[in-house]
Amino acid sequence: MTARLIQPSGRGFLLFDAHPGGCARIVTDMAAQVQPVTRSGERERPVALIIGSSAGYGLAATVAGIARYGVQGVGLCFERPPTTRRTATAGWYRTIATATLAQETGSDFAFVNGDAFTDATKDDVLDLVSKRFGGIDYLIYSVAAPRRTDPVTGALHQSVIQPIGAEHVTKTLEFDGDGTPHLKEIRVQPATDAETADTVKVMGGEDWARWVDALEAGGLIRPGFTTVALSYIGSHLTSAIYRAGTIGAAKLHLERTASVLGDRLGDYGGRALTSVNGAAVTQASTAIPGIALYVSLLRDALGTGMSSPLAQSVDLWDQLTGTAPLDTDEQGRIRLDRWELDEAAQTAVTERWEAATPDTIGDLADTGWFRDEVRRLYGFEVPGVDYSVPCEPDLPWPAV
Ligand SMILES: NC(=O)c1ccc[n+]([C@@H]2O[C@H](COP(=O)([O-])OP(=O)(O)OC[C@H]3O[C@@H](n4cnc5c(N)ncnc54)[C@H](O)[C@@H]3O)[C@@H](O)[C@H]2O)c1
Repeated sequence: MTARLIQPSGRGFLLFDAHPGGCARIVTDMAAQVQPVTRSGERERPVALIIGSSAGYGLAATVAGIARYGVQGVGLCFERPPTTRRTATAGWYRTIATATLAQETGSDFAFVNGDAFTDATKDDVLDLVSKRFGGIDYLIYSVAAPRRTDPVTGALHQSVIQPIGAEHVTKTLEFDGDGTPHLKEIRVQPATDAETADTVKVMGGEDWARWVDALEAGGLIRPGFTTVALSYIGSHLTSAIYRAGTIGAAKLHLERTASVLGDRLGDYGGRALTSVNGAAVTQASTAIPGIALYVSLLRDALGTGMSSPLAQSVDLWDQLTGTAPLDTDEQGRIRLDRWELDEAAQTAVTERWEAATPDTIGDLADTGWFRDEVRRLYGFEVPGVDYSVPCEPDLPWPAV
């Protein structure tokens, strides 16, 4: 491919192409917001394995770890390379920029593109960790995936985002071709037991535990090892579709897995935790019915009081490294979502949700911000990027 103009086009919240320059700029802008912490007396940079490092919370954890604590290690994600017709996925370009950031800041960071659920990827990553670092201090598990093949049975499991037990009727936000927001009502049928079980197979704690098993079997767990998997609780407005639905069942499994792993890792002086993060606009979250509306109303209510994935990830690293005390709830989960579940925030968003009609939606929800955030997931609408300049999409994956 040669340099060409790359414009946003697509269907709904899914765009066909990503802008390499915009994706790179997002990473450098994130890094520029992070204040480095120099820890005296520390001989070596901490080693982290971050699974889901190219997007959303995993990307934020990677950038925050590198920029704040000079973390080194391996990032794993699953991205599509450029083809003759299409650019690569946005995470491909963000990974190139993250690798450059690591290099510029002296962090030895390798990025692997592969399916985290397979044994072959685990073998490759662990081999890399073993040869390059000899062990791991932190494993951050931030995968959001639609399907998983169980490596033991070979069965393919598809996750669904549905309520459990009863049909759910919810308001939802859609945008037409010219970006005009429309408030609609949709009905989502309840999942079958098999669909719920499949969702738990994909998004529950099984694969996280397999990573810990593999690290343990490879002798790669360092003293004081900490692993964190990301979870979500959210508002009563979204609970039927999220926390009380199929994904919520998977999150419950993930949280139970943390306690099983935690007991085992205690032998190494290690910890397994979940971190409950706040709502954010990501590729994974925009697929959830009603979340676009909820997040747009939340933004209107809180403005920049919404804590970004980057800010939450800085908090997470501060807590994991002991720079700040762990902020956990009675179930031992790290809570980075307190700003979202704050009573005043929930009252404000509930009032807006209830008042929202097709006529009032423009006044109650920050739909312009939401639409731009979706475009930024693909590297568009990034301030400072000149989209009238041709851009080369055929960029290689960073050398490992
Ligand atoms: N977005 C939110 O509002 C929110 C809130 C709280 C918690 N979380 C949790 O954060 C985690 C990450 O979600 P996100 O919203 O950041 O998602 P995302 O879609 O932005 O990123 C998903 C990441 O997973 C990687 N990935 C997907 N399938 C993979 C596979 N098979 N192998 C390796 N990597 C794979 C992708 O490459 C990407 O890096 C999830 O556990 C999610 O539930 C999200």
